Amino acid sequence: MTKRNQGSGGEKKVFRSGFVAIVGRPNVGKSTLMNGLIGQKIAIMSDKPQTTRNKIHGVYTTDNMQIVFLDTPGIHKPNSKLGDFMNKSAESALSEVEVILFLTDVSEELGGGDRFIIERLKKSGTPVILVLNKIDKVHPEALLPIIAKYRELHDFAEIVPISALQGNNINTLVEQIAKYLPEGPQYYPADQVTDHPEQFVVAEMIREKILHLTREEVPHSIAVMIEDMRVQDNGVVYIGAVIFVERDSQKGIVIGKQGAVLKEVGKLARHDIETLLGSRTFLELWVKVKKDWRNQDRVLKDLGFRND
Ligand SMILES: Nc1nc2c(ncn2[C@@H]2O[C@H](COP(=O)(O)OP(=O)(O)OP(=O)(O)O)[C@@H](O)[C@H]2O)c(=O)[nH]1
Repeated sequence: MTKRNQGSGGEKKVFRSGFVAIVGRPNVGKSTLMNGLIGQKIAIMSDKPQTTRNKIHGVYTTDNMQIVFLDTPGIHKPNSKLGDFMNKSAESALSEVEVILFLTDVSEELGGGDRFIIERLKKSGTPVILVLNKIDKVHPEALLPIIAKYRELHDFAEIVPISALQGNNINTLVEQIAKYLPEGPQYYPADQVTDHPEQFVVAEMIREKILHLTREEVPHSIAVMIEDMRVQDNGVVYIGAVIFVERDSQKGIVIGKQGAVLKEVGKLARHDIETLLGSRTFLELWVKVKKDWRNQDRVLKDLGFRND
């Protein structure tokens, strides 16, 4: 539990967070929904070529929740060896997110593409919210028979009709997603712009494991800096990260007896990171003492904090 979760009266306010996969055929309106939800505030969608299979599509943050939307592109293309591999990786991601948004276009017939995706979603065992988009294009009475058709194919956790373009019913969708989010940390700063959204989340995942495993023996002021993150020739994502603490005693706690704590941090964090990235990961961690790192401008900048 972080300090920001503490209400002014001392009562504990619950902060919820989690990962939500967005799936759907091309053109159903995934990007339009992201823009409507997140707008220009957090332009985290990088134009750089994708280095990992699961891309962060957008991050939605309010005072009491953060939703990290993942794009899982592998799910749509079954016809090659690479496709198979991508599918496996998408499937493992789908089974570990809190909830899946399955977006469809109500002005299009339910087709083979949708059925294919629904079969994959079933295998994941994860709750699926059916999002019927583009309701502005059909008569309201047409919705009920469409819903009935989808219901025959899967027992959806929720069904939410929206118009991503006109912004109709988007709040209801967020409320429905929130029902499935566990209590969790704010992975990503609320109002920052970056080309490296994954690095923020990876750093926060590592930090979260340290706080959890050391049971509050180290202060929340510890920081994690991702020094290197790249895809190696063998397809494994290499991540080198430094954990900054303020005192030698804290260094001892984070490393643990014969490195046991740090090893466990690495193991647990790697599991989450592999789900996030959809790739096998090699994680290397160092612990460094940096007195007063919070007061040093340059370090702050390296850690991704900005004053502007
Ligand atoms: N009428 C209407 N059009 C919509 C709505 N949502 C999206 N569109 C339009 O549908 C088209 C495709 O939308 P995108 O958001 O690019 O779809 P996408 O799913 O991200 O597409 P891919 O990137 O190809 O997967 C665009 O022309 C949008 O303006 C909606 O609610 N109503």
